[in-house]
Amino acid sequence: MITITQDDLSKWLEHVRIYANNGKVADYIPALANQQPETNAVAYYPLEGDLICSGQSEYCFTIQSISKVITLAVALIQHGERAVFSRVDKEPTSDPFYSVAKLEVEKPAKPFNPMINAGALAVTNMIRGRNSEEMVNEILRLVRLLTNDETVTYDPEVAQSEYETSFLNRALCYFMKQHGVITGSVEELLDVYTKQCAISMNVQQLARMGAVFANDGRDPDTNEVLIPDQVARICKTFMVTCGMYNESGTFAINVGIPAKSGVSGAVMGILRRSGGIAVFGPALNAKGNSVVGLRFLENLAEEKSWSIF
Ligand SMILES: NC(=O)CC[C@H](N)C(=O)O
Repeated sequence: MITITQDDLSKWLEHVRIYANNGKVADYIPALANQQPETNAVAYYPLEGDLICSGQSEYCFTIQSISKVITLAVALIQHGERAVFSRVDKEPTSDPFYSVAKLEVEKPAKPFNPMINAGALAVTNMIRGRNSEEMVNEILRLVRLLTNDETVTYDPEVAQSEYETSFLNRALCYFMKQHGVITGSVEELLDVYTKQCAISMNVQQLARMGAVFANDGRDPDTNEVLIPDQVARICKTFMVTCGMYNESGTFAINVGIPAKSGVSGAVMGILRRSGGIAVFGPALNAKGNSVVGLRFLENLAEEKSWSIF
């Protein structure tokens, strides 16, 4: 059982905030370019005890790639492992999350894993629903359970902004559609995908989502099963091998916990049997990970000996 105090959060956030100067806010999604690099926040949702936070912990951001973990859980719950892993593989790549390159390596266009964009798009394509609205609602349903907040929804402005500029994601979809890895309307799929990426919340809610995974899929307050433990285990394993994009190996050595980042600058980390931690800082390094988020987690992990390895 790891103990983290309010002082730990404040001390390390104060210590690492300056690193925002070393990063750059994502601007390939126009609506994300408005984020202020100096914004930062952290929250810890322990399985025992009260939520603690520091920084701008009410500030809402979009979860971006962190949504890939949620859609993977929904697809696994709806279709099972065999069906999901017939569409997407389980192997990390050393390529950036948006890369097209590996789709030609493994025939027929099967993405390497569900944490890169190609794999996430293939997984989202599996979510049940007669139209994009129903599919988005399936995803939101789980997010609302994990955050214990019925009001959580997507930011329509960020979703629209990404939808209009998703040329690379469109290309990935059409390539996979050609090879039968995805089916149906690409525009409808991008509508769902850009909305799932634009799901908006603060670090307190993100830490609660992490706490559910830390509790092997059970609600941290009621112990009710929200995600079957086998599904939670698969999600956490992907977070270790692919959660921090092509920086996952370095993160595994320096921090050593399952974690998932998004280009908004958010990171969700899992301290198994202890709690969920969330950090936000929109300035990113070259791999697309929050510089403040990484420094914060590295420092705290070292101090508290978090590594699961
Ligand atoms: N790394 C990310 O957070 C990527 C998510 C983003 N919406 C995209 O598809 O490009």
